[in-house]
Amino acid sequence: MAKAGIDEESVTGVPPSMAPVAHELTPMLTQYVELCADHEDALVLFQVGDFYEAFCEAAEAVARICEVTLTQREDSTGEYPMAGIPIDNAASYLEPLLEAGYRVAIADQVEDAEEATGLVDRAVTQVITPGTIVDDELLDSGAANYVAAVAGTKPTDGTAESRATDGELVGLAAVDVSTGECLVTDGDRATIAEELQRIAPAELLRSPDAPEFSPDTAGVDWDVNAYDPAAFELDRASDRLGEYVTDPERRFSPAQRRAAGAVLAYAEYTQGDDGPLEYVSRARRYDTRDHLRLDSAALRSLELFENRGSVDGTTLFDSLDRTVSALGRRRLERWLRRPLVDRDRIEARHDAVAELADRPIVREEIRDRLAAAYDLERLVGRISRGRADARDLRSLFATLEIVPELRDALSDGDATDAEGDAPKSDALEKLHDRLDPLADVRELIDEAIAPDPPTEITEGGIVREGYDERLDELRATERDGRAWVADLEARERDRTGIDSLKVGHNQVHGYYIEVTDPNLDRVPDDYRRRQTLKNAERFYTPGLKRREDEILGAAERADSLEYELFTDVRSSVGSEADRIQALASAIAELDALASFSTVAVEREYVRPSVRSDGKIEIEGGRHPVVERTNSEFVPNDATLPRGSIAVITGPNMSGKSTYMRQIALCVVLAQSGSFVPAQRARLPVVDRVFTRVGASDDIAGGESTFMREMAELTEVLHDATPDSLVLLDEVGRGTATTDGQAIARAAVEFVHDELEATTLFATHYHDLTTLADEYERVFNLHFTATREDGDVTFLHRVARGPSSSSYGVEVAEMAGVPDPVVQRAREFLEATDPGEPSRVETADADESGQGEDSPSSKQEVLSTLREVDLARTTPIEALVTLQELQERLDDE
Ligand SMILES: Nc1ncnc2c1ncn2[C@@H]1O[C@H](COP(=O)(O)OP(=O)(O)OP(=O)(O)O)[C@@H](O)[C@H]1O
Repeated sequence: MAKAGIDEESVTGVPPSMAPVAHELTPMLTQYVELCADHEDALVLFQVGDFYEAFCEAAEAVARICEVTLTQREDSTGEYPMAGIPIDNAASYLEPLLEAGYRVAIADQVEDAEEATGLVDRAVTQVITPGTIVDDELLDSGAANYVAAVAGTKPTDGTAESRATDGELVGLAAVDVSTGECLVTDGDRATIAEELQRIAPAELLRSPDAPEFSPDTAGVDWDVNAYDPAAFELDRASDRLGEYVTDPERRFSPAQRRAAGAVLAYAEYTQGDDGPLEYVSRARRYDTRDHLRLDSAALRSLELFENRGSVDGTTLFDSLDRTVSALGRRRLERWLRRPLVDRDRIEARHDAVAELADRPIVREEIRDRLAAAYDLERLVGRISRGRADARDLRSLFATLEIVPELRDALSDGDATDAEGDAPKSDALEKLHDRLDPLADVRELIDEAIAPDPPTEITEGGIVREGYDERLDELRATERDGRAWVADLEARERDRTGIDSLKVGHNQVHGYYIEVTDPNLDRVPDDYRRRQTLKNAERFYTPGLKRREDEILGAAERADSLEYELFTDVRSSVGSEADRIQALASAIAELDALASFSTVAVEREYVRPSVRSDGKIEIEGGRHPVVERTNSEFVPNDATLPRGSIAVITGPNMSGKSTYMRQIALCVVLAQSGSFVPAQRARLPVVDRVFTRVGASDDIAGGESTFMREMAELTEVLHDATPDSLVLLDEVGRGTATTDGQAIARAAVEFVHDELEATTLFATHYHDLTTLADEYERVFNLHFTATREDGDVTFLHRVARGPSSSSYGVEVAEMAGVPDPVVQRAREFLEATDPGEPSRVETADADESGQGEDSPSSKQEVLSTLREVDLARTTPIEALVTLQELQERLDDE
């Protein structure tokens, strides 16, 4: 991970200039050298009082990267460069160090400097790496931050078991150390490559035998780091995983265990190696086939999370995100990255969204409450790691306080509800039950922790009065003492008759009684001199001294007792990490669902019905992002039986790409649980969405070569299934027309005959429209435009049949190509295609084209018949169906 042009060898590890004299250094520097040796690949920041210091080459790097002053530290062995960053504000300095590619080991003083005899003990309490950040200031609240590990196919330990079952599998595990989320899966190399793009880890660890994976999506970038190969050994990794889940051998494949064990070991290492991270309690094994797969080309061209520079820079995620909490935002992102393929689960989300959509008051109430929720997942992480302060506990309390309100809002579904008595969906019912108010935890925090505590946890003021008797007593002693002192001035003035006598306090001398020089003769015998000033003397009395010791003793004991009580409370709360995480998960889900329904209501989305015949049917569909910026967006229908191929032609700029993408986006949205931008939609459950965009259309992607286009096409041709949705946008156009056309035609044939995937194919190659005559499931669609007096108006409306003309010349004219050129082009056109002059096409003319290219009506009739569920059909419904079928045949 060498970066930033520094000789990294010396920035991390023992400084070369100190190594030869290590045994002669001062004890403190010796300690530094030892910690450097223990953390060879990290830049060690070493606490000295209020600063984190680095020495030698590391100091130079810190000075330059963090823009702090480079100083010198003298030692009997010489002078060493030194640079420090203030601990108070460490986060802002750590960020550039991480960006420069360093892991940073924080060596804290782990002993009270005042109590230490001799050298203060220091230990590395945390190694900060891009993938394991836990500091809120360094994290993006709306996104998960993962470190991932991949374990290769060749087992390093050569056990029979791993050889027998590993096969071609690559194991992948990812941990978000800030929240405790842990994902584990495996798959072949291509699947894992795709999965990594989706997880987008900040950091990737590779076993020595693992394939290399590099990010191939703009906006996704990870550091590839080497990590102790031994951590990937099967036995060791299994043992490690065994500390987090029961029975890892049974539940996880060897490749999964190797990846998970290694990534957990690394997570522990970065958190100071104090053993298992309690809050990482949910190592979740999943199968990549359990989700709608979107490879990086699809993620990119559908602009789900990353913008290709078009429209106004909005991604689907941005435009759809109406969550009100960080928890919800991360959940929404996860849902869109991993849409479901299980019909019941999809419908359960739709049920919940529907109900929230129907109940504006409930919905708004829920969103109002959720907006006050703190980031529970990260809070519980901090609590379990022992890094939470009293305010964090109070934030947890505040979040728990809204839970009963959320439960109330959700159970407001009775007939007495002002909004009617729509049945409560199962999904909401379940969420309601999962919203555990954690009353015990809440009470504990409320009883123990002061309402508005300071962030410092060692200086008192954090534990509530009444929580602990001993503490209350100490506090009473302290209070009484201070009251006694407060009254002392008046008493002593009385006793001595010195009106100017003052009682005060300072850090060095403690309490004193001050008498000005002219009054010194009236000072009583029991006054002891403490300090002489210019015009006055300061005294104490044995009584005052006794009180002072009492006050100080009580205060000190109270502070340390408070600290003890606080850490006890923190660990009891930490021991409920599982329940808190379960609650966090329910809150996250509720927020994401509320966001879906808010969008559904505000933008008039409909609930899609999920069907099993594989047919896509959308009426009045819109593009969820484009419609937001284009006030005259024209809705379009789509009817795509399973396995059909629509060849889409039409002029440039007529809306072909937008149309294809809006269909894919509807599918992605529906399977994520959202409603869809349409008037009516019936959608199948799709296993994968592929989108391939012809080379020169994807300039923003950077690699717009024909080779890449073909490589991506190859993937589709390998992997698409009859349940896949394939979008091909001008594939083949990156090369000569004849070649491109030939490739495009061959690809369509292959998709039709071999893959049977539902496909939309936009092309400028007019010749491809004849495919519809040759293949049963191929049909033509085109985009229309009108032309009046030579002006072209795009209608952005799709219609059946092939496009009659590409209007390329008109577009050229509109774009300002000089008249003579345009005229000449028209002459050429007429010469080459006398049979079909570029005629004016109207919307009406298009309609006549409908049907002729559609897949045979007989086929449709047969498949409809097959679909009818006789067990659930009433006689009337049967009659209606029969009538419809007859009509369809008559039409033909
Ligand atoms: N249904 C629609 N209603 C209104 N405007 C639309 C619609 N569809 C697309 N547009 C607008 O038309 C423009 C061109 O759309 P699109 O890129 O989809 O065309 P295209 O046919 O794929 O073009 P090309 O063949 O040049 O790639 C875009 O700016 C888009 O905003």
